[in-house]
Amino acid sequence: MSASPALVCRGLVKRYGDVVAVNGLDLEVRRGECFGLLGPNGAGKTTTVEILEGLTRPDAGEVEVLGERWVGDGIALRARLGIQLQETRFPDKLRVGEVIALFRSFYPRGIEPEQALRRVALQEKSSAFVRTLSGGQKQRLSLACALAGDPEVLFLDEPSTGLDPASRRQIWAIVEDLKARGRTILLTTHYMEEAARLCDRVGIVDRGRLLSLGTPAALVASLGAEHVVEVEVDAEIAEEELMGLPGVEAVRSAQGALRLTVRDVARVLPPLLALCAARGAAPKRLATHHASLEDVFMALAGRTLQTLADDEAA
Ligand SMILES: Nc1ncnc2c1ncn2[C@@H]1O[C@H](COP(=O)(O)OP(=O)(O)OP(=O)(O)O)[C@@H](O)[C@H]1O
Repeated sequence: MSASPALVCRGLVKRYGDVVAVNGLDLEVRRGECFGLLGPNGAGKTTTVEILEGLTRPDAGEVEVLGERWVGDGIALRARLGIQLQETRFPDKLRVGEVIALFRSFYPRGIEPEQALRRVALQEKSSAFVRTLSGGQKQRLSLACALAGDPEVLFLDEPSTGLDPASRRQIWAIVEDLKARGRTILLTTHYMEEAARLCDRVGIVDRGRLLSLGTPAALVASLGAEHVVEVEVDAEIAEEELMGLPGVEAVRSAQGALRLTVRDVARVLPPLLALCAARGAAPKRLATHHASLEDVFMALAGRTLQTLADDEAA
């Protein structure tokens, strides 16, 4: 195995008019790891991935893929990559088996079309017309197409966005199978649960910048405490008072709720409720959860990924 990382980018910048889509990004993806670029809509994930794939030219910065740079037509390098774009349109009048055979024909080597379909559990759909597939099945077909050339590096751009929970889990199982086969995977997502489950390391991006990088566990541990208490109250409580409660590591207010990062929920709740009562602030809602990548993003960016995704969907 070569010593060079699978993917490297340094000082990457890409502008679209006044929009700085990627703003000085440095990344290194090791061979055999599943690396997640996690960030909200518009963070610059797709632009970064398209630059790494050799589909978009950066305005500044350097890129290396499997130790090589994008020069000339890049055909030899491209043959070693598998790319699943955020959205793939297939000709409706082709059958599933024909689509996969077509994609396989683009590569000098690869796996048998039936094998690619088996990997994504679509072998029984081989003679079905593409138009009859569900959204999840189409997504799995696009994954099968990315696998046709038996790639060393796979780029999966939001592979499960817009899918129902069952289809999402099917995609996760396929990615886990690819990980077990030692493939390098660069995955973009705005689902922190997906990143936490699939990725060995995660880079959190926002507004074209890398906010943090590490294993999901290390990023969560960087919060300094394992639990989050969210409380919605109808009166002001000073941050210093909340920070003075036992085991409180951080306090933030977001969307009308106070979020306390705490070491021990049982220890903090009684004095928290007593403080609310003393300030005449009856809790309208109180919830606790284990700290997650969502909380890491919140701590770094001051807003939640889920809110941003919901805003986008509205
Ligand atoms: N071809 C383009 N022309 C103009 N602006 C673009 C273009 N592509 C991307 N952008 C802008 O660059 C920014 C980053 O977009 P990008 O698609 O890379 O983000 P993203 O993190 O992948 O978001 P999403 O999750 O919505 O795909 C956005 O503000 C977007 O509007």
